[in-house]
Amino acid sequence: MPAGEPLPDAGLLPVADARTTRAAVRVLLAAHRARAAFAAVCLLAAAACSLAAAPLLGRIVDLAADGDASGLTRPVLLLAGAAIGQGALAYAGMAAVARLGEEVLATTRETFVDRALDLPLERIERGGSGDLTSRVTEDIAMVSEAVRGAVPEFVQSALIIALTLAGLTALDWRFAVAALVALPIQALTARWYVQRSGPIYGARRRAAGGEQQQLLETVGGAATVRAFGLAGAHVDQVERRIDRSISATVALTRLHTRFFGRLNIAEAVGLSAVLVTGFLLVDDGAVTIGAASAAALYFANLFGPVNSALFLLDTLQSATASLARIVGVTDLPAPPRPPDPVTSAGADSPADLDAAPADGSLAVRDLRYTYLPGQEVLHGVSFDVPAGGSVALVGGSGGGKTTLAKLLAGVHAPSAGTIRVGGSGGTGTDPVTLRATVALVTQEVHVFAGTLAEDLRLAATRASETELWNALAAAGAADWVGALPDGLDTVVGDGGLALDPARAQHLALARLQLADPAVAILDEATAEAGSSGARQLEAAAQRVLAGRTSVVVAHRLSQAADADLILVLDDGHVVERGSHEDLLAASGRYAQLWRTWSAHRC
Ligand SMILES: Nc1ncnc2c1ncn2[C@@H]1O[C@H](COP(=O)(O)OP(=O)(O)OP(=O)(O)O)[C@@H](O)[C@H]1O
Repeated sequence: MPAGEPLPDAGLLPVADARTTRAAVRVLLAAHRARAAFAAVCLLAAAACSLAAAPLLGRIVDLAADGDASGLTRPVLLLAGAAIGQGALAYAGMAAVARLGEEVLATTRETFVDRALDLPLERIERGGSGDLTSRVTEDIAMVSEAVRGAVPEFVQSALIIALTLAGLTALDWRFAVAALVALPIQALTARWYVQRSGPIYGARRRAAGGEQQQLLETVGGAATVRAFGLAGAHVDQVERRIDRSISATVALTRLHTRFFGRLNIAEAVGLSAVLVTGFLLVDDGAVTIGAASAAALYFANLFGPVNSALFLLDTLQSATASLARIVGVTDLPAPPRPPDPVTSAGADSPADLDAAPADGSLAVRDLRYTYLPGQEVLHGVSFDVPAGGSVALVGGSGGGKTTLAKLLAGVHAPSAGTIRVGGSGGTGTDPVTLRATVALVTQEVHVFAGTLAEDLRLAATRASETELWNALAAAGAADWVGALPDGLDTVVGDGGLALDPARAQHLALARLQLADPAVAILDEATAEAGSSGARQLEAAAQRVLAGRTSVVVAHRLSQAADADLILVLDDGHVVERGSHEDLLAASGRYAQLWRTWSAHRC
């Protein structure tokens, strides 16, 4: 989907239909054709070995009936060989399926993360980030669980069932017909189970979640619970939650008991039909007693695979639903990749991609943006910045400063108008190229879990330690990082040292310095005006922005005073533009904002 084109559907992220899901699985498997073929051959051969057991036992029965003990050695040896062969082949086949599953899962996860990171922000906002999160966590976990357990077991069971039915037919087709008597009971049982198991599993998951939540609340808030004398009430609530959890588990156990009870009836009916058929056929002289015994054994061998295949149906059903939600995202078309600034130099660019920007100059023309249909929040903003120039965006709350900053950084695609970086792209630089060229530092700085060095190297993988320290010095963070006992090896982020917002901002500025973009956009309001923190951050920002084209959302007007160009935004319009001196002299909106701001800063 080309950037900027209207998105196909509103609301949640797409869910693939059954055909698309199957096609995606086929494509994934095609990449591992050899392993898939090896697994299939091993499992088929293992199933064939298991089938050899019944006729061999039948042969032993025939020899015993004839009183011929001398011929027993061969079938007994063959029986042992078949058992060993089955074990070895099943092991090799299951291991290959497991490895295949892991490889396919890894590819799926990588593609998912790739596509998720490329999704336009408005797409995620419309669906709610919860939708994306639940696909990454619950759906991937569901599919992983199925790939590791249910899928190999189901494939093996299905193969054994198919081959056993073929074996029964080979003995005498009437045995296969007799075995099929059990089929309607099994089909009805499976339908009955799948209809009921989903809601019961759901209720058990909810009950378990509620129980865990209640326990966390009671134990986590123990001091408050005790202080307010709420222990009795909390114990009651915990008991109620545990009771609900127990009831859900009992309901599930009852369902399983009834499910297997029904399958036992199917087995009894089918086995009776095979035995009666065997009796009649032996009576007619159509088959030997050994063949009839083999048929009965074949049928008995079906119990395990049939039961497990039916039992796995609901797991596979849930996994398929989860897979459709994952494929819905992985199947989204990949956005066009920005050209490599080095390799694309001098080469013809594809028609839909801009050439890599030659420098950091910005030309913005008639930029418009609409979050919600019919409610434009930027109404035709135009301005130019030469490479290395600086712009400050100023104005009251809701004026459109952050929106403009996000459009310039390629976070959102403009609803209309163009942004051109480095004079490239007659129709405007596309958001993907913008994201690769323009760096944006916002108020929500994410500190990634890991060491400080790792966090910094996200911006420049090969940066040396000296370069890291230089970047920290430019960002004004070298002092406090140097004072940490582990310095650059200090673990930060989740589970590590918690960084306050100002320090996180320092880190973001250091990353910006390391990434060394031609254009940088700052939209941060971490420190209060007049505080020493604010002054330090401003000085750091100035150092880091030196030599780059910069656009700063000036939450504190001191950030605007030195800019080459100040744009005053009000309700999505540029209502004033010029340098600090020009605008003060004009005694307009900016001058008024400056007076108010100056009076309030300490
Ligand atoms: N995700 C969104 N969905 C819908 N409307 C939005 C969204 N984000 C911003 N807006 C609206 O767009 C307009 C411009 O908001 P924006 O945040 O760009 O202004 P701002 O000048 O940066 O304000 P502030 O200084 O308070 O951050 C406002 O009317 C705001 O309500």
